[in-house]
Amino acid sequence: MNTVLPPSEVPLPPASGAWREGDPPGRRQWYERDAPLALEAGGEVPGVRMAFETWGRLAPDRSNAVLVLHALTGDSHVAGAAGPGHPGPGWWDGIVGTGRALDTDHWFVVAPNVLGGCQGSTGPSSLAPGGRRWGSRFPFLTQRDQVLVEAELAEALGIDRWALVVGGSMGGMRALEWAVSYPERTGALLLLATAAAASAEQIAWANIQLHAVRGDPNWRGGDYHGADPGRGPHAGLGLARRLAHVTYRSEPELQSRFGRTPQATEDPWNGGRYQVESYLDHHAAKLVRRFDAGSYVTLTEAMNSHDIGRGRGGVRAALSRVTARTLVAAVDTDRLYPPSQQTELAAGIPTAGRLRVIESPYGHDGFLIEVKQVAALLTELLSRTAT
Ligand SMILES: CC(=O)SCCNC(=O)CCNC(=O)[C@H](O)C(C)(C)COP(=O)(O)OP(=O)(O)OC[C@H]1O[C@@H](n2cnc3c(N)ncnc32)[C@H](O)[C@@H]1OP(=O)(O)O
Ligand SMILES: N[C@@H](CCO)C(=O)O
Repeated sequence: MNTVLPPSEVPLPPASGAWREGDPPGRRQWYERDAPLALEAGGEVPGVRMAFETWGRLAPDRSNAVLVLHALTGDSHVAGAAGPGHPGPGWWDGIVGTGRALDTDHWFVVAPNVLGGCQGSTGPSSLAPGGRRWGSRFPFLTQRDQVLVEAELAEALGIDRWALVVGGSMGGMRALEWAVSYPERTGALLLLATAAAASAEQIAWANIQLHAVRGDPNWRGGDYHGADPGRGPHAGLGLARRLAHVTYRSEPELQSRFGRTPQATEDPWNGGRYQVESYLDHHAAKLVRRFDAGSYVTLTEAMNSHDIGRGRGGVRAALSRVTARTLVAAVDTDRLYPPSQQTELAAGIPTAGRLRVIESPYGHDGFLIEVKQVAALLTELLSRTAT
């Protein structure tokens, strides 16, 4: 029988090398699947576990459950107040909590770590049957595989219908998959800075990042996990993050914030760095400390696979299946997921209404940073949602 382990019985997440150091065990729970998971692309994953966190209480009639889906390098730790010993602030603290748009005095908020990730859910750094880490043997995943396990988690929690499913970027891809695969289980839907299908340019940016990781000699074909933790493909992952981070921000922001200013006392003409270079170095180092390169590759390929219309008669036919009350929002300066993609979503989803635009200098990351505007969208959507 598939089970949800209560917090008191939760073992520590699998050690996955240097990127886990300093990450204290949280009050995460796990969903465990008994049978191997058969994958859309073929193959299977035995022993699937999905880490998740919850906030608030499920109402007796189970009508107040909200599913929050994280982006590429996010995790289940949406908000900080999950309990004693928890690892610090969450990535959407301004949205989830008492008195916030997702008020946890009213809503029961659930956030899983995506399948293929490295923050407690089964992924390339997890132990495979036989005791070695999956590494290169970890199979190709799609967003639909990931959503299938999320749907099982919902069943295990006794949630037959979400009042709301919300996600941005990669999380928005999964939120859309929810609304198309399980319309009867998705009451409302908020899609932020996401797309109906990964575009040629998004696949192109991803391609360069995949080459950066796999080109690192310490990648070892994906089987670096058993090696000295200090010798993972950190340079390659850092390079991928630098590139990705530029796509997450806007050109005017970088220019107005950093311009041509050298970093502190450094001299760019003598081996020193400009401020913007130091900024990218910082974000690269931060990711390398907390994220597994194998998961980065697996999740990036899963994002590339995203096409809501695959096997459903195309994008328009798939979008027409959505019955959830929907809001679609673009960030006006997003150069990675340009507003044309959200225009397509808003036009194609029958219940979506007009496209909403988040005004922000920050580009794609606006969906993480512009908390007030995202909160207003949630409040509007939830005020229309019967509970
Ligand atoms: C859904 C999810 O993805 S959740 C996971 C969280 N997301 C991420 O980590 C994505 C990557 N990070 C980001 O995109 C952003 O940091 C966000 C969205 C989380 C926050 O954006 P902002 O508040 O605008 O932060 P910003 O991009 O300016 O980064 C601030 C950091 O840069 C550092 N920094 C700023 N200027 C410099 C510089 N010249 N040299 C070195 N570091 C610098 C700051 O000290 C700060 O460090 P800290 O984060 O360790 O405290
Ligand atoms: N900052 C986000 C961008 C991708 O949406 C992340 O790292 O997940």
